[in-house]
This record gives sequence, C-alpha cells and structure tokens, in this order.
Amino acid sequence: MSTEPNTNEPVVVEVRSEAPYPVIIGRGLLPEIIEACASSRTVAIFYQPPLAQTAEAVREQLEAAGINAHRIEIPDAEAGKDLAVAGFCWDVLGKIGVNRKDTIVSLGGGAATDLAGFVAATWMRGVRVIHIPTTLLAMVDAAVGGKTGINTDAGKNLVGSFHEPAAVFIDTATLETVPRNELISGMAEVVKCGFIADPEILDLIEGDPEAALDPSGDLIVELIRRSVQVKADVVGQDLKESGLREILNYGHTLGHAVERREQYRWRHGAAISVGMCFVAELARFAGRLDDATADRHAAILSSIGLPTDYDEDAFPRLLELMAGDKKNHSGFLRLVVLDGLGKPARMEAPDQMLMTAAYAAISEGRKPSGGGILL
Ligand SMILES: NC(=O)c1ccc[n+]([C@@H]2O[C@H](COP(=O)([O-])OP(=O)(O)OC[C@H]3O[C@@H](n4cnc5c(N)ncnc54)[C@H](O)[C@@H]3O)[C@@H](O)[C@H]2O)c1
Ligand SMILES: O=C(O)C(=O)C[C@@H](O)[C@H](O)[C@H](O)COP(=O)(O)O
Ligand SMILES: [Zn+2]
Repeated sequence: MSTEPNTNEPVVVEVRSEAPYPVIIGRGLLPEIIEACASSRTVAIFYQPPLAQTAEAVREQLEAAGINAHRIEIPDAEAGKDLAVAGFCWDVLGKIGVNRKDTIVSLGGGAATDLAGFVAATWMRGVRVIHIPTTLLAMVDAAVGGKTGINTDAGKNLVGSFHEPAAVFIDTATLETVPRNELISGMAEVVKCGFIADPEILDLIEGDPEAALDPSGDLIVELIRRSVQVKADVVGQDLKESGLREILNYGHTLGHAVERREQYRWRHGAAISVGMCFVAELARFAGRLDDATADRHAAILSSIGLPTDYDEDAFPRLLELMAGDKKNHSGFLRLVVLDGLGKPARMEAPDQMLMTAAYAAISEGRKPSGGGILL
C-alpha cells in the first residue's frame, strides 16, 4: 500500500444492501482507512505473511490516531482458512479485549478476507469488519458481498456465515507485488462479470489483454470498478443467494469440481475458466446461446493466459463431484448458463447427452498436463 497521499480522488461503489457500505477504490487510502476505524478503541488487523510491512504501516497509523492496534499474522492462502486458525484468532481477540464497538481488519487475498470475515461474524456474535483486499480476486469478488468461511474435511467454504463489511478499501497500489499467476486467476472473475452482466468489460480486455494485466495501469482499475459494480448490484438485491446471486456462480459448478479433483492445487480462476467454457458449450448445444458469444469464451480467456480445456477422461468423476454442488435442488443439477450476452439463466437437470457433448467439446484429445503457471 502506498503511504503517499492520494493523487486522484478515489472512486466509490455503494453496496445497497440492508446495511449499505462503500467500496472505495484508489491509491494511498491509508488516511481513509484510519478514519473508518476512528470510532473503535481497539483494532485487530489479520494479515497474510507477504503483507507484514503494510500491516505494520496500518498499525502505526492507527496507534498514532490513539487507537489500540494489533497486527496478527495468519498462515498463508488456504492454510489460513482452517478451524484451528479461527480458534487462534478468537483467542487473540479475547486477550486484546476486542468488543462490539471495536473493529477487525482483514489485509490480504480472499483467504484472509474469508477467514477474518468469519472470525468477525462469530466473535461476540458479530463485530464490525473492514476488508483491505490485496489480490485482484479478493478486490473484485471475495471482499464484497459478505460471504465468509473456512474449509473443513467436508469441503471448501462449507462452514461460514453471511457477514457484510462496514467498508472495503481497494488500494490498487497493492497489486504491484501480486504474482502474475494470481492476477490472471483474478481476471477470470472479471471476465465472468463481463459475460453475466457487463459486456463492456469484455470489449476492454479484448482491446488489449496485456494492458488489462498491468497492475499499475489504468485499465485494471476500470475493470475492477466495473466488476465491483456488477457484484454490488447483485448482492445488494440478494445477499443470501435465494435466487439472483447464483449468477455469480457462473462457471463454478464444473469449476469447483475441477478444483476438488485437483485437490485445490489449481488456482480458483483457472478452474472456473474451464467451467465457463463448459457451460458456454452446454448452452450452445441446448440452442440457448449464439455461436459468437459461445466462441468468445475460449478466445478471451486464453488471451489472458487462462486454461480453456481439461482432461478428457475426467468427466465421470467431475459429474460425481458436481452432484454435491450447493445450487442443486431436489437431487437435480442446476447450472447457471447464458441465454445471450449478459443474460444469465438457469439450466435444471440438464440432458446427459448435451452434458457429454459439451464436455467433449472442451476436452477432446486433452490429457492431464500436471504443469503450467496456474497449478
Ligand atoms: N467470499 C467470497 O465471496 C469469495 C469469492 C471468491 C473467492 N473467495 C475465496 O478467496 C480465496 C482465494 O483468494 P485469492 O485468490 O486472493 O487467494 P489467497 O488469499 O490465497 O492469495 C493468493 C496469494 O497471494 C498472496 N498475496 C496477497 N496479496 C498480495 C500482495 N499484495 N502482494 C503479494 N502477494 C500477495 C497471498 O499471501 C497468497 O499467497 C479462496 O479461499 C476462495 O474460496 C471467496
Ligand atoms: O459471491 C458469490 O456468491 C459467488 O458465487 C462468487 C464466487 O466467485 C466465489 O467463488 C464464491 O466463493 C463461491 O461461493 P460458494 O458459495 O460457491 O462457495
Ligand atoms: Zn469464484
């Protein structure tokens, strides 16, 4: 995070849910972050190891503002989304005396915002949380919308709660140290927002895919703003996923199955990239999606380095894994598909032959690779 003062006015996207909150996008947002914590006596900052220096800068500024601030390092990536880590965090909150007037801050990727959000949801039955997402994926997706959670032996994200943040601060300066494969992974969620709701996103990426991945460029900031707007519009209407919110799961039914089959060694964005190509083919074969939009999936996703195909022998196992998807109703598979660009819809109990044909289209001749930058 830059400690330089703001040069440009931050952009604010409002999430209009029951308790509305702002998503502030800019550079050098430290003063705004301190201001947002000003009503608390104690602040706990949960951060991932690569963010240690930034966490210390936030802590020092909070202390300078007279707030009792603590920084607490959590294990990196998925290792942080563990019940034992949540238990450790609850112990720390007890020791430093965090109460209902205080604030928890998350600093890091989606694993940090999910864990800290879950800890905030459960500590004293819910305390205030502020997210400072520092990966592209966390900025456009995990930090917005109130889904929090940890992983258990039963699966990923099966234990959690809806707990919305009081504010989200997206300081785009933090993207400059994010590894390129993480940027590419996050871009899959940006493309998802383009297909389900804002096709201008697709035009912008297609215009210059390399510029879209430049962490210090202007294009990525516009893509973040547009994607956050898509997510804010959806979760503002349907926080608890009773219907509309399912569209944010576009590509995730097969994607989550790929992640599980790969034992979470694949980045999330890589898996849902394959998943989006699959549902595009499914909708095409079902006569619901035009060829141009279906073809656009593999073209745009591959232009930013994302995989678009998967092991041709894997479908039986993927089908088994998809049977456990959270969106399924009464034992039937329920997928998000497109009826056109920006027109998400549902496909329930899809025809087995269509599914097989769609999978063949994204897998023919493809053998397990076991390598690649996204694994
Ligand atoms: N709650 C939601 O709505 C939601 C949405 C999407 C994803 N998620 C969750 O988010 C998680 C994935 O998030 P992610 O892709 O951000 O992964 P992550 O949190 O594991 O971060 C990826 C890596 O980047 C590092 N990192 C983070 N910020 C950095 C920075 N500025 N510079 C250098 N390195 C940095 C992290 O330490 C980690 O090693 C998953 O657990 C997923 O389930 C949740
Ligand atoms: O916010 C949502 O809702 C989403 O579906 C966003 C997804 O991109 C994200 O991967 C989310 O974590 C999936 O949630 P899950 O409930 O399917 O675990
Ligand atoms: Zn996702």
